[in-house]
Amino acid sequence: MKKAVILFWSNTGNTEKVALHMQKGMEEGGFQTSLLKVQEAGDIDFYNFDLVCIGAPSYNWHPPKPVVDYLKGKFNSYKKEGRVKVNAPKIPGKNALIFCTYSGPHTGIREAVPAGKYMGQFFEHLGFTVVDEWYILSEFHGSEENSTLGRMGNIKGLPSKEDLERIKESAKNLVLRL
Ligand SMILES: Cc1cc2nc3c(=O)[nH]c(=O)nc-3n(C[C@H](O)[C@H](O)[C@H](O)COP(=O)(O)O)c2cc1C
Repeated sequence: MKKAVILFWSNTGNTEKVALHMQKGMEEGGFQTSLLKVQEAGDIDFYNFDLVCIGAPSYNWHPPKPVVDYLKGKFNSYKKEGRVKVNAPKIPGKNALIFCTYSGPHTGIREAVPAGKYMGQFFEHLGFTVVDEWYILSEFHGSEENSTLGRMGNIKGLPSKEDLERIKESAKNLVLRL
């Protein structure tokens, strides 16, 4: 059975909801999945999985510090083991999926794309193929202004039930083709 790990960091629950629906979809698609908070991921080996998913909110168009620290730590230990190679040759069957929730008050999705690209680069350097990046518009919990008056308009209640259902279906379809 193919295996996926879904790593995520979430402070107000948006990214966690997305991660949970991804897991449901991937299980429906026949993958064995583990869902882990970044802070509880410990020493998992990315190379033990066919698909590594990592998700985080955008904080000032970056991943939050605990996510950056985690990825840097993993990267440095793989580097010491000689697994980071010039040219970053792709390792067949090793895939990564990046997901990032954001509220886009100022510049829309461009608030999130740099965070997603940044996370993806770690996997590219480790020889993984980044199969996709998902950006999910989400309520800015705790900020009425950012949830109603920003560039994306009223984003309260997002991701919606329908958004989460779509995420589940997309996750299922993604693993079915891996
Ligand atoms: C400190 C902080 C900084 C944020 N910076 C941004 C940002 O630069 N751009 C953006 O679109 N959303 C920003 N947000 C909104 C979050 O990315 C968004 O609400 C996200 O879905 C929260 O995820 P979570 O519920 O999983 O913690 C920020 C939120 C916080 C708390």
